[in-house]
Amino acid sequence: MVKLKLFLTLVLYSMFVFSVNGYVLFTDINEELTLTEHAEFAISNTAELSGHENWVDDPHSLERKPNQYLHFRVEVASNHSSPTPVWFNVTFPAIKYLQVSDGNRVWKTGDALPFSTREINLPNYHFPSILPANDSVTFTGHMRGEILRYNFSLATPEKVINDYVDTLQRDMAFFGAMAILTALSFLVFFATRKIAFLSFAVFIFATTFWFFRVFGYAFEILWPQTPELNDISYAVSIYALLLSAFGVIVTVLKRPGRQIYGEKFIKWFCYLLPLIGIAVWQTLGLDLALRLPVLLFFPYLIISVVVIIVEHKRGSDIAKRFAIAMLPIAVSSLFLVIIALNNTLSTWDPVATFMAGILLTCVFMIVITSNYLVKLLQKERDAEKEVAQMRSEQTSILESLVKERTKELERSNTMLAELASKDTLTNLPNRRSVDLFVDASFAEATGDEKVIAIALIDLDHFKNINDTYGHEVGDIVLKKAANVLAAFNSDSLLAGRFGGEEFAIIARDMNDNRFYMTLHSIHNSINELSITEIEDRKVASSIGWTMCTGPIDVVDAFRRADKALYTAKNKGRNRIIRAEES
Ligand SMILES: Nc1nc2c(ncn2[C@@H]2O[C@H](COP(=O)(O)OP(=O)(O)OP(=O)(O)O)[C@@H](O)[C@H]2O)c(=O)[nH]1
Repeated sequence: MVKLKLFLTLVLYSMFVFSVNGYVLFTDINEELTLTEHAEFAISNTAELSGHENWVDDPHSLERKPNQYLHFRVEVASNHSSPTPVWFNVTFPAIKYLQVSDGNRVWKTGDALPFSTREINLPNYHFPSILPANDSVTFTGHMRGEILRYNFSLATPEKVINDYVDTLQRDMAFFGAMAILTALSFLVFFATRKIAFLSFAVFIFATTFWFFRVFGYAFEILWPQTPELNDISYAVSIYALLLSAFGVIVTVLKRPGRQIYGEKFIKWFCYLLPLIGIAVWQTLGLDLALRLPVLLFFPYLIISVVVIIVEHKRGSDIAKRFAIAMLPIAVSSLFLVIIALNNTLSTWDPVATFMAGILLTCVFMIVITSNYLVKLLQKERDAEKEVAQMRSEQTSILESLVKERTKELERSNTMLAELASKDTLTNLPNRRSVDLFVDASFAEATGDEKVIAIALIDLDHFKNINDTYGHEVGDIVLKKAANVLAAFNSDSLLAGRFGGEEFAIIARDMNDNRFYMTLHSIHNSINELSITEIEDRKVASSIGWTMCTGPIDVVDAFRRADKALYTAKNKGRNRIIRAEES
């Protein structure tokens, strides 16, 4: 009895296990039911099943050639009391030919079919079906050609659409951030004319379009009969992504007059990559051409790291900051590659990881760009200040130079005026000054006081001094006599050298008496001169003088004074004679 009970329990248990493994129960209409791991797979050479296929749980264990068909089947049961509309979803597909059936309908689609001929066509395929009340539906189908990735799931249309809205919001935020960063980079490029910002703008633009494949879907809608345009646009954006990434590295790290490490290699690589891509496309096929830049992404990261490290060692300031900014995108790319190569990290959503990396890089880039802009503005302000300071310095230097030059000019003018008005030997006013003083005296005189006194003084026997002691000693005697006369010079009296050893004395505002007294004191002073060079020999002088009554009398007055002087000489020299008395 116990054995029978045990046997029945085992039978029931194995029936339960069988029933659980045979189908998947759809219980929660608010959840998306993943089906990939519940599906069974088989390979055949035809689209139709022969019935002898070997069905397995793991499709990777099957060795399929591209021209063979990969069949799948999965049974979904419902425990709901009413029929439930559902979508059988093949998400994130990269399948050339795909056929799905729910037993009632058959849909044909896939990347290789022209856009307009696809019965189901969305970025992710959704096949509408109905789960009958308390019954099951078996979804079957096959794939053919190049199959890159797929995931089977089941959910109500409401659930899928709600998820799409969430994704769209997330994508729009991402797209907005990228658009802002692209615009910012363009603006900074226009403001600074630094090519690094243009490269960065192109890089962001290429990344965004590669990520969203906007061109691809646009081409599919506009030219549905040429599905290869989708792939070509994808190729252009992914090649542009890699090339612009190199562009960013070269231009950001570039310093004036210096080549960055590996610049030649990078440039050649950038020239050749599109050509290699086209060659691979034409010879080995588009699939390989599309994979080429993806395969090169890893070497690109290594090359970038090497270039950044070397440039940092060479003293580039920007290299370190650039490395920090690019770190999230590098790390997330690395995760993307690891996830793609090894499915064990299934908890990581590759797309979200990569997006997070790009967004973080964008944030870093915005911080670095803003920091750069602030520094640039500060630099400009400092430069402006410096220029203003230099200008004011230059102006003050110029002003002081002008002042100095003006002073020099004034000095030389005064010197010239002095030279023109003074006798170089005796430093007394010269004959020209004597004439000017006479003219000025009459011009300034008012009323009846148009009278000036004129006297001519001549040193006695001066020739003798010259002959006895030499011309130089004669000069000394002349200077000493001139010094005597200079002491009498004032606003109203001018004693100047008239020529040779003859001097003239002009006085205004002075009556005869006072003038005579002045001449007398001059005469005495000359007489009293004691000059060692002539062994203290007495220097005598003869003076003839007169009063000049007006401008028209000037010539005559000088003649009179000269005549009086002559008389003085004749009368034995060393005396003062008034013209009127001679
Ligand atoms: N050392 C010197 N001698 C001068 C200068 N100008 C004129 N003489 C000299 O002055 C002398 C004037 O001589 P004279 O005109 O013959 O008259 P004097 O010897 O003074 O005799 P009297 O006037 O008749 O008393 C000349 O020998 C001139 O060469 C001068 O600037 N320096």
